[in-house]
Amino acid sequence: MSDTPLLEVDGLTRRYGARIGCADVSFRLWPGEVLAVVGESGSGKTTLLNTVAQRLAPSEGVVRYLMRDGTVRDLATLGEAERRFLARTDWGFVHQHPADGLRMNVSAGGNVGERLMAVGARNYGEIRATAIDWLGRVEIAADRIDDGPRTFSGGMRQRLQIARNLVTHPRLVFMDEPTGGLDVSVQARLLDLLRRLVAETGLAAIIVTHDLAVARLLSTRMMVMKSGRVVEDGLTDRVLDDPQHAYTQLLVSSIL
Ligand SMILES: Nc1ncnc2c1ncn2[C@@H]1O[C@H](COP(=O)(O)OP(=O)(O)OP(=O)(O)O)[C@@H](O)[C@H]1O
Repeated sequence: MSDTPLLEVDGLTRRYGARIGCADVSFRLWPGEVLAVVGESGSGKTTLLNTVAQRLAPSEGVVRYLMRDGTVRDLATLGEAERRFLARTDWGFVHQHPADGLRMNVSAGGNVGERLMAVGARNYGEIRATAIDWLGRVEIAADRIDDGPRTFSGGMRQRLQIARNLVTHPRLVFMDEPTGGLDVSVQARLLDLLRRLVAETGLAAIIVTHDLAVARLLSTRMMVMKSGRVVEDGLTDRVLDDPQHAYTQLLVSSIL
């Protein structure tokens, strides 16, 4: 294991006017680690995710990232082009609603191939072959490659969004309620798939979820948020089996 964290977050705060989105959040994420961020609606999970992922500007605090070249950069110092390049090559972002992360008027193969082209792939045959391979990995039949996401079910769209994000082998993927809004049986299959892909690719991930079962299944470590603040963090099994904070105890007991 590397002795440098992939991501270092210190004192991260995001306000919306006078309202707190998230406040004074600090954590380390190591290469290959999956961190779940849990908490009830409005606790600041999405705000934290978007602020770490540079989709929202922080009000205070620092996010440092271990770049592929081995340097550690304060992300606030990246230029816009550098930030976009990082988000396209080294990061993925899986939205709760696939329509927010897919190009709905482009074929399934195009959705995956476009990402490869963004990182420099030019050979049409190779791009198509890689797209077919990734569609297979997310259990979408090769004969759907020319169909658009509009003709897909919700679960298929989400799997396509995952393929689009993972095809370029990012080192870090942000996921906002990746199984939210899906039927329970579809959720279970998607969770299984995500768990397998995370294990196979060794990527690090931050997963926002209000569902403790999702955290249990996918994450090694978790942070519990309440009113924008982290009230407890630790290894997922420890937090869920032996919650220390009264709020975590309430969350855990409410699902038993
Ligand atoms: N664009 C915004 N403008 C103003 N306030 C916002 C905005 N987005 C979020 N907030 C506020 O920030 C706080 C945290 O919201 P956030 O969406 O991050 O929570 P969450 O835990 O992700 O909730 P949910 O699970 O419902 O998505 C809430 O008080 C919310 O009202």
